[in-house]
Amino acid sequence: MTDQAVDIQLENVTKRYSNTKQPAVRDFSMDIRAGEIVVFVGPSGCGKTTTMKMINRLIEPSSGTITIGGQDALSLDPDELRRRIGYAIQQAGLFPHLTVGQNIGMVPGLLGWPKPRIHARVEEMLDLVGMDPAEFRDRFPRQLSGGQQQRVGVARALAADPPVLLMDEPFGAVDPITRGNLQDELLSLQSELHKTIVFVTHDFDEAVKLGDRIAVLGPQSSILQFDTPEAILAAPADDTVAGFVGAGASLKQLTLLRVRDIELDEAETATIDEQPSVVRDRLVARNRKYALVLDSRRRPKRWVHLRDLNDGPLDTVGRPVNDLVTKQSTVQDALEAILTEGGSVPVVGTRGEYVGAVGIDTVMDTVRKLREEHENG
Ligand SMILES: Nc1ncnc2c1ncn2[C@@H]1O[C@H](COP(=O)(O)OP(=O)(O)OP(=O)(O)O)[C@@H](O)[C@H]1O
Repeated sequence: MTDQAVDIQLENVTKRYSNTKQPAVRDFSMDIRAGEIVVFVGPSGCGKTTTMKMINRLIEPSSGTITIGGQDALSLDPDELRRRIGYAIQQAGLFPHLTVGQNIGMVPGLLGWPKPRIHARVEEMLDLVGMDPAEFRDRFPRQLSGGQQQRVGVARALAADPPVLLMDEPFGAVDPITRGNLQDELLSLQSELHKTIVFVTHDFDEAVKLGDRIAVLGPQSSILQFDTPEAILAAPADDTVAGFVGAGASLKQLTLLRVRDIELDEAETATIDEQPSVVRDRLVARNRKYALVLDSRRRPKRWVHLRDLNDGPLDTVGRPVNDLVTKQSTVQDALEAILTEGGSVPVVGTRGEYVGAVGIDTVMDTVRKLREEHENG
């Protein structure tokens, strides 16, 4: 195994715990590609954790083979194997009697890195997860918030730069907003690091957000469907998967569509130094009610309604634009902006310049099309 991303193959892997009738995992086979995030999702007790822990041999398979980067994982020394696989779990699993720095430096220490290198790595990892090393390095886990503990957990898992990262509900114990932030951070880390990541959750929305591919698991870790989030949302393999995907699958698809994928509306625009009466005449002539006021660099500043156009110059009337989206934003982001801003949200280019707008009707049309495709597909 090198520190480049590696692929993982599980072949006919079965785990039978002693004194149980049925195996917890039965004949599980899966190919995980180098550099992808695969999310295992499924109901409690279906065998997600058992399956994952067999990859780093925290649990020994009863039968089957596991290959990591072409090497037979079951013939490696388990301790050696585990040092090459980052592991992050719910509640972070930090050692309470060790400082943040000692927790993060633990695996590099076991690997025999010299002290200055470990020290530098701890700083680098804290930076990477957005925590100030000077402030946090010498604290104990109990002196951190839940979200900070999870960040340290991720930093620790990444410290020895392992090619593989196993994450078992790593964000399960934090509030929804922190959880969303941690998910965003993981995705931006991954865009730089390209690890092979296996992520366990029972939250389908989390799976959709994070997974390059999602494995929906049933009893004894049976694979009900293994595909991209788009494919699973669009066409659940059976009723069980459909139940898990849940109501609102077409709404969830909005998180997978980008603003660039839909047709933009043309807002009626005005420039900030125009005469209000000129703008009013134009709106009346074109039978429109709103104008989007742009500054001299064509950046959206205000929405003005026809009836505001008697009250003074354009930079004082109407209401300010508070929320903008770009072509890279998801349609879900656009919908949220519309719901807080009302009506429609301006779309801007890289320099903040106006390029179009997304209105509620366009979003509703998109949802309707997705639902029709879903029902006919
Ligand atoms: N050490 C053990 N001995 C016996 N049975 C076990 C052991 N660990 C887990 N099991 C059983 O194996 C099955 C799968 O457990 P596992 O923890 O892998 O499920 P899971 O999908 O990760 O569940 P959860 O989402 O609740 O964490 C369960 O029925 C569980 O009771």
